[in-house]
Order: sequence, then structure tokens, then C-alpha cells
Amino acid sequence: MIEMFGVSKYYDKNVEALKDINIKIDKGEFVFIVGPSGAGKSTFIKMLYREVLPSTGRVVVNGWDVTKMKRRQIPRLRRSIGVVFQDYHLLPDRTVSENVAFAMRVVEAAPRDIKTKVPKLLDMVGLSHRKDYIVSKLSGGEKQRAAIARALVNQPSLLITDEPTGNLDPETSQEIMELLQKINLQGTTVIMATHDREIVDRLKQRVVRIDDGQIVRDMVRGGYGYEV
Ligand SMILES: Nc1ncnc2c1ncn2[C@@H]1O[C@H](COP(=O)(O)OP(=O)(O)OP(=O)(O)O)[C@@H](O)[C@H]1O
Repeated sequence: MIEMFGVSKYYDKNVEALKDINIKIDKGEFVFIVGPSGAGKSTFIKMLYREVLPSTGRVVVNGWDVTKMKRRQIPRLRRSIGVVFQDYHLLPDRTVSENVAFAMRVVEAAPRDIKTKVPKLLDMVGLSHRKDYIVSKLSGGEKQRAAIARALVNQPSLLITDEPTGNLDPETSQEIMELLQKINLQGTTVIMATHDREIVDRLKQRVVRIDDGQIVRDMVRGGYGYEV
């Protein structure tokens, strides 16, 4: 599903954000990416949906070599990936339903499909009762559920998330993690960059630690590890 071979990223001559990254992530895995601030986690994540291109090496995601793909092929790659951010990236003055429907319209889904699918997605993330709420009036946890529903509109095989619990209290974070685990159990690969030691230690999933641009640890049922 995901392979990186000898991947490095220089933002400029002096900033080497990633150094010789080699990794393989199989379909259906749940993987935490941890490490200190500035270690390269976001750069790693952004390469998976071709927001950032490597300076050297090869990145293969869902069968596409993202380093070689043509610009017109990028939308197809991105449709196979759901992305969830710390700060939600929702349309704040639209309702929850409109936000999810909008993501389907962008990919030219049929109106009939949008009508049947949006309620299903909101049910899946536990947000049916808020479907007509304006996003700006939602709690942080509800916003993140809406963002997750939107990320799932194309039934992605891969869900990538960068600090999804970064703005949430511990209890709400736990609820979001339960939702991500549920999505993973349904077969979606989940990759999550996080600083949240408690969550990582509790879930006992694969933990990849990046430090100063390098993978320094990769454990199958890992914990957060030593302090940053
Ligand atoms: N667009 C950019 N231009 C120049 N340098 C960048 C850019 N993006 C990131 N960097 C640098 O690359 C390094 C890795 O950054 P990255 O955002 O990947 O780290 P991170 O582990 O996600 O950090 P954090 O946990 O603080 O989000 C840092 O030194 C950062 O300053």
C-alpha cells in the first residue's frame, strides 16, 4: 500500500527535513508517526498525498509512484486517500451536511448518491443529530467528526491524519480515537502523526518514531517511547 525507498527531502540546502527514509506500510495497518517538533512528521505525511515531493528517492502509494505521476493523475491519487487535519479545514458557515455534500460535489458525485451517502457517513461518525448545524457552532470533537465524515466520502483505502486530537480535551480525543479505530477495523489503513503520548501508549499499535528526519524506531505494538 505504501512504500518509501531512500526518501530525502530538502526544503533548501540547509534544511533536510527527511533523510533516507525506507518504510513499508501494509493495507489495513494502523500506524502512529511520533517524534519531536520539527522532526519531519508532517513532511512524511504530506508526501503521501503529494503535497510535498521528495528531493530523492521513491514514494509509492496505492500503486502510484507519486514521484513520477503526471499532474493530471494527482486527483485520482487524492481520491483514494482521506486527509484529516488538526484544525479541521471545514467551511465554517455551512452546515455539517453541506460540508460533506460539498466534498462529494467536488468529485462530481450524482445528486442522488449525495442524498443517500451523506446521512450514512454522518451516522457512521455519530453526527446525525447535528447534520443541520452550522459548523462554527459545533464543539471541537464534533468538528473533527464532521472532518472525518468528509474525508471518507470517496471510501478511501487510506486515511491520513496529522494531529487530529491536537485541539481536543482528553475525553474527546479518546472518542475520536475510537472512531478512527472503528474505521481501521473496517479495513481502512490509518496513519496518524501525533504528539499525544497517552493515546499512543494506550492503543498499542505500530509506532514509527522520526527524529531529526530519520526513522529511529519502528515497533509493531509500540508505545510513545522516551521523552522528546
Ligand atoms: N515549507 C517548508 N519550507 C522550509 N522548511 C520547512 C517547510 N516545512 C517544514 N520545514 C522544515 O522541515 C523540518 C521538518 O518539519 P515538519 O513540519 O515536517 O516537522 P514535524 O515533525 O511535523 O513538526 P511538528 O510536530 O512541530 O509539526 C523543520 O525543520 C521545518 O522547519
